[in-house]
Amino acid sequence: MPAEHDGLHSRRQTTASSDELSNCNCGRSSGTRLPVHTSCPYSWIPTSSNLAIAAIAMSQEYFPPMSKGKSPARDDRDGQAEYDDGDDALSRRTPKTPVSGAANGAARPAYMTVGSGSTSFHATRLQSLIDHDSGYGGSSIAGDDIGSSKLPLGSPRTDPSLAGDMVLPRQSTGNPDTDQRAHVTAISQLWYNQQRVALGRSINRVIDLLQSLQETNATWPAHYPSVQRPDVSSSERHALGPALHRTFSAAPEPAHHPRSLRRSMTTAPDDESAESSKSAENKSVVEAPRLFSHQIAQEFSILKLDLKLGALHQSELVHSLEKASVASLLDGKIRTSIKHLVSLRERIDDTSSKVLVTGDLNAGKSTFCNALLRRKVLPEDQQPCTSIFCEVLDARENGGLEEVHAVHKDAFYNRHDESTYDVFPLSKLEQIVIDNSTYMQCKVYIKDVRNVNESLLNNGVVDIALIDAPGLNSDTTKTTAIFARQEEIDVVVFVVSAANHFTQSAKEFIWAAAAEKAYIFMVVNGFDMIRDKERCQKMILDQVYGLSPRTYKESTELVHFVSSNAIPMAHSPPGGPGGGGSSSSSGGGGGDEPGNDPKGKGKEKEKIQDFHKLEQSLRQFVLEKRARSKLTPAKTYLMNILNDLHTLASVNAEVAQSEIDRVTKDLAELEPQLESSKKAKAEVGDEIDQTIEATCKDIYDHTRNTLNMAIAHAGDSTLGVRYPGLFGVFDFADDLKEAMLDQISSAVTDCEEHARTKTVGGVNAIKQLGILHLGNEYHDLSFRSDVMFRRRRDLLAKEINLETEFWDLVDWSTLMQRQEKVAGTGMALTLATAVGGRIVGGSSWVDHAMSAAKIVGNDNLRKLIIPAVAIAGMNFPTRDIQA
Ligand SMILES: Nc1nc2c(ncn2[C@@H]2O[C@H](COP(=O)(O)OP(=O)(O)OP(=O)(O)O)[C@@H](O)[C@H]2O)c(=O)[nH]1
Repeated sequence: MPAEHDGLHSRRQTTASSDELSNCNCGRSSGTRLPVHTSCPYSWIPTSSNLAIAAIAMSQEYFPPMSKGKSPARDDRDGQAEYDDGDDALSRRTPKTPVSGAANGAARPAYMTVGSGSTSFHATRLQSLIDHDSGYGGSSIAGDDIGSSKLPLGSPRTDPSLAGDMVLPRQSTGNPDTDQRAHVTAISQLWYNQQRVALGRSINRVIDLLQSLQETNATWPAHYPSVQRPDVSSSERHALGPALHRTFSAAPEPAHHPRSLRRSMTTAPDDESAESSKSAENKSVVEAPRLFSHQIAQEFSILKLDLKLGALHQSELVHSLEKASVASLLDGKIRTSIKHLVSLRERIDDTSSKVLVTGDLNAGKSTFCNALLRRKVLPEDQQPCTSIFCEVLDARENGGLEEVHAVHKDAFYNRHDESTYDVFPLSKLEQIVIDNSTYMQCKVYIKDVRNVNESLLNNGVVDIALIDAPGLNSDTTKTTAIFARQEEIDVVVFVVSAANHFTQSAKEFIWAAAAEKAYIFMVVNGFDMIRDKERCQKMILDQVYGLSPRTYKESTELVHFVSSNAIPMAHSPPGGPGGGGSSSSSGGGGGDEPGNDPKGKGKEKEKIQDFHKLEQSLRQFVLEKRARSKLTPAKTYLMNILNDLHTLASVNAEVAQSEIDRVTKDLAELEPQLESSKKAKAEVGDEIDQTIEATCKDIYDHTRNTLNMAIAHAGDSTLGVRYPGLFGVFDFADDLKEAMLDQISSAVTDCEEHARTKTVGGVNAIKQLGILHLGNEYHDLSFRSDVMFRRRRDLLAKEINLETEFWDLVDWSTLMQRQEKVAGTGMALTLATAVGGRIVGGSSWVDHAMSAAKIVGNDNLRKLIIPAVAIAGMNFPTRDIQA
């Protein structure tokens, strides 16, 4: 046995049998159950005192031993949700060690078991209320049962961080029963605070989660599942089964990237564009990834998109919407949910609880409230007097000042804003409550005269505000029912006169309230007036059964027969309402000193005990109701939203996975295609290059040869130009030039034509290659052969502007050749000879002269022959030159 257990275990032996040992929930040891370990939340309790043992025994009440069977209202998930709190301090203090038995399986705080464990009434119920909101039913919470676990005097120390706002009773009242109850309540509060803190953290985390979903949804719209009746063939429909199949609301993206991969709907019949390859496009719709759960749309509760439009089914509507619209609808839902979570967090952080006291006219509501407060605060009268709602609060909430804030009609009460109310002393309350023409409600701040162990308002556990409502009648029943329905009203206490039973108004109110509050705390007042008490009890309980069966079921705790006027009152502070004194002014006995009559004394004691029992039940009920009314809605909401998120995440993960699978498959199919395409592309590129090269070369060669030939032979004939004689030589030269240029120009045109033909051939060859390799996806080349050489640049290039000059008549090349032959002869003479010879030489020289046009413009050469001009007159035989 580990040393850590030894001490307590041996001590425990003094109070528990060996059978009881098996009740230990510690879970630290497998064979022998050990009562406590160092990480138990209550291991701080002084181990040397009996108090510790008893306190631990009570703590065990809140986590029932598994040997007694799992609470029907618990499940493993809940335990996990509440305690699997990651790295927070609370979960470190609250060990995740599983409780005994696989039946639970969830991480549960383990506590030492002392005693039989059979008295886990409060805790089990509280736990199950929180866990499952299963109602108030279960084992009795009778005070007698509480008493079975004898708690020694003294008070346990507590970890303040866990206790939160809890104030544990610090001193013994001298009454073991009272002390024990106080500790039970304190531990209930400790448990409540743990749950509250854990729940608060969970809410924060869920808010973070929702915010990140919101961000993701804005950039990457989530798939929202919906149910759609698909247009599938009957065979397919048969295959799908009768159920609707799940599809996704995301609409196809615009086809601006026809061949790019994209996110797609997974089942939309017209979603072929979503496929990323030809093969995918060819697939039938049925082959596309599908999710067949027809339940899915029903699975959403909080994130369900409520769409109502014409006759369209909601799910069809979702499907018909564009992805962006669905995303924005979802965004709205998320935003609302975050807002609601924030308000839930505020609500669970609010430690106050409101108790509405209502009932028939003159049933004794005010007297009952005063009895709870042990002080005459609210006006009591034989005739109906309370006509407004009086909320009694602890004066600490008003800076310790006792006063009345009469709230203006239609004003929203704000203690820090005096324009919303009028301030009166407590003594004026009597006047205020009888007139409902000016005020509808008032806040009564009073100092509680009772100590923390007894006080209802300042009880160290729950900050309770008592609301004394106007007596029910045909006018007020509806108003009070509405008031009772308010969220902050945790408990409704219904005061009924023992003598009058339930009136019609009472019945109507209870029926109305039952819709909101499953349980109503019943106070049958004026029981002292009843002679045949048993008969009265039976009759009232029968009526309760008819009005609220659930309340009847818990009547031991919820229906109390008391005499409120029998409760002794404390002295009122000076200036306070009512008189001081030790007993109610309304008579009926009461007080601790009922006289010398021993029978009367016994009766009075009985009345006080009955009322005391009522108070204990009420405190417990308030606490339980508070847990129910505050923690349960938050927990239920969290479970729902998490469930929705889980569904949404699963759907999106499923969609993403199916898309990944499909795309991976597509890629695998595409890879070889890509490789062969790359190869083909390289081959085609080479072929195209070769075609271009060959075409260009052919055109170039042809053009060059043709033009060379044309130029070279331009002067081979007179080209049909008639020589007009020597005096028309310039005209002749001009005409000849034009003719020669025309001939060259026509050669150029021929070349162009040839180039065009060849280019068309080349382009066609390239087109053929494209069609061959790309098939239908080949986009025709935009080529127009008719516009070739039509551009201005080309036209300009063809214009040759040559002026015919005198020197054009000189065949300079022939001259130069001649000069080379006549070595040693002077240049000038040679030139002159040549020129002279040409001029006088007859028509044959013209050919040479014209061919010399090639060097026209060579100024330098011209300059060389200037001296020879002077000799021009000398007539050299032109034949020589010709030679
Ligand atoms: N005998 C007896 N009289 C009681 C008891 N409780 C209240 N009364 C008397 O019943 C009368 C009405 O009491 P209230 O407390 O004013 O009744 P109420 O329900 O607040 O009245 P409204 O709010 O004005 O309808 C007073 O005279 C009380 O003294 C009781 O338990 N026994």
